[in-house]
Amino acid sequence: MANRVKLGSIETLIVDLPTIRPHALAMVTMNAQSIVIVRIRDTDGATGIGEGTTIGGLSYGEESPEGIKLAIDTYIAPLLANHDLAKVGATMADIDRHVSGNRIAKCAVETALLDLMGQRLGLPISDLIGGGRRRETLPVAWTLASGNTERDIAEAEAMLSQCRHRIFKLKIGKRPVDEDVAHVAAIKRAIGDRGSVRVDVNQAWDEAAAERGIAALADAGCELVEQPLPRDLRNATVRLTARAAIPIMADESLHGPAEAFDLAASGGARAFAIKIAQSGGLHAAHDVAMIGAAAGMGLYGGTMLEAGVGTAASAHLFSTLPSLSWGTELFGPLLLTEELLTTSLAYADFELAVPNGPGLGVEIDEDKLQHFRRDRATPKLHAIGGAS
Ligand SMILES: O=C(O)C[C@H]1C=CC(=O)O1
Ligand SMILES: [Mn+2]
Repeated sequence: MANRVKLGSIETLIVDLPTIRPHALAMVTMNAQSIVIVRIRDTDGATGIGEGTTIGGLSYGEESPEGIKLAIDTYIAPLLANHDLAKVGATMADIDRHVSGNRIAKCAVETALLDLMGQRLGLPISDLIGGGRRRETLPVAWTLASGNTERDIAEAEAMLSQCRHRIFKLKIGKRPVDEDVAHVAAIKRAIGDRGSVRVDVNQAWDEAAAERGIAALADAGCELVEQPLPRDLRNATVRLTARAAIPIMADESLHGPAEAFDLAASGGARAFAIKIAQSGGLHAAHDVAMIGAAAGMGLYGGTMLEAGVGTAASAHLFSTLPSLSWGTELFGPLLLTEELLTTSLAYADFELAVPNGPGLGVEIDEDKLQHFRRDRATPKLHAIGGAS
């Protein structure tokens, strides 16, 4: 039997990176992204990295960057010391027994464990989960969310001419429904058949607004509506899904396999945004996708606007899925002014290449990490006290 893989050390860092422009969602306008990097070293000297990322502090979901770090440092790290880290499933099941919720923190840790095992075995993570890798590249959407119609059209034109994106997700829900519909219609008119236009309302509508808005969006050529209603309005979402002329995609209402099953059984969606963070890890996200696929949902590879590590982890999982009829939105690193990886992920011909090396197949740029870590400016105690 192989030797146990034992925990050597674990560290977590919050890293704040600016965005290339304000990114306006219904609930928050982002000017920066805060990501939590976790590094797990085993006693043989191998290292695995993971990322836990949410959007806009506590405005998008129930975990914040600070809470993700605290959950890992205080509650998850001590549990890892008791485990054979090669047994990722058993380790994560034990973490689930002792830590409720905190899915993004769990996702970061599971990613680091899978990266560690991939490094040790010389295999990409995509070969360690599901039935293995089924595709080498993934279609990637871009989100138009500058808050300005003309600027969004110019951005879409640039993406089309660079062959970087031809799927566009428009963030709406902040303005009155008619203004939002006019905004979407103008962008769809400008793009025409050169691209697909979808919207994400991020829970901002009520049922009546959604019914009116979705009908008008369908007339304007919009193909899909993501999370039109608040996540808790399940009955209303079922009614809306049955009536809507275009598919409704579940995002914020989809936290792991149990919610996937409820949505599938009740008819609360026709498409699933699969997110490794929101699901609680790659294996949980795989289960969400399998439940969705069994129920006939269109699958979409979603993002929490992760930087390179989380985006690579998502890409490995999505590459194993049987179908991805709505593509993916793994553009997170492209929204940031800074690259945290030594080699950027490769985007070409409207697709992202799934990394090929062992584990995640990506490496963190240590200088960048040290430069952008949030605690870098912490004054040293000896300087304050004057001691050497
Ligand atoms: O889907 C979300 O709600 C979150 C995220 C994904 C793309 C984007 O711009 O925001
Ligand atoms: Mn969404």
